Amino acid sequence: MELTVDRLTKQFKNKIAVDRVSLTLRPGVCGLLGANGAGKTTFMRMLCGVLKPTSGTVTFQGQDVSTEEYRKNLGYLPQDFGYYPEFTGRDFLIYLSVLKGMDKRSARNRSQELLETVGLEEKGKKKIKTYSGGMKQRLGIAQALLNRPKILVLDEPTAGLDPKERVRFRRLLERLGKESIVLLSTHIVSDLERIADRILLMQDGRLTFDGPLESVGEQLEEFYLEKFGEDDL
Ligand SMILES: Nc1ncnc2c1ncn2[C@@H]1O[C@H](COP(=O)(O)OP(=O)(O)OP(=O)(O)O)[C@@H](O)[C@H]1O
Repeated sequence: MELTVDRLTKQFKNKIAVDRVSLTLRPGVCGLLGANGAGKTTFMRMLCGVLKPTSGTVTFQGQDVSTEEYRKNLGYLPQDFGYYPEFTGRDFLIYLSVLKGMDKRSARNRSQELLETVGLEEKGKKKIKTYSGGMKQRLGIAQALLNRPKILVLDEPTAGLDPKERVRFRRLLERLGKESIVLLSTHIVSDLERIADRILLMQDGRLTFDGPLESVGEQLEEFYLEKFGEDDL
């Protein structure tokens, strides 16, 4: 199972946000690190087919990112995920499941299962407007998992999670990474320690490091500062 990115580039007017990024992703948890504006969100949006690249390709098992087949395999949590405040968490998940083509019964079952997976079973019947930031984030992760995706793209999923939620999140990702390709972005280095098997560093649109967590050494934070230079932060 491989997701192949080949010389992926995005240019906005005179700004090259992503510059000829090539890589192959396999099952496991891959952490994408980069300072603000490094190009992480732009890169992920192209991986999810919501932004058209200027050039380059993204394919999964030979299927182009623009195809329905590709999308069926994809789960995405965007950075600016829109919630419906008046919906309950459960109804929100059911609603999205039906939009994805599930029948009502499967939608209800899957939604309940996912509320349990992300630890929101008790909150499922409460309106989203009563949720904390971390709870909304967990609901966002749940919606990304509705279709049992083989590719899971999470843009800053750890934002707003408290320490207990982080542990739960890490366990969930560990489980998901065994079978799926999981890519998550963050600019918080410590979020990736003990979560990611592989680390990618983006700087000014370019991929400046791609390697296993072990090659970074014990001190991911120091490594990051060394690569980026403290001025970039
Ligand atoms: N729609 C757009 N039009 C013009 N420039 C854009 C657009 N989207 C992003 N950019 C620019 O592309 C660069 C990369 O932005 P991007 O949001 O991908 O970075 P990021 O690494 O996700 O940052 P952050 O950590 O702040 O989310 C930035 O310079 C940004 O200003």
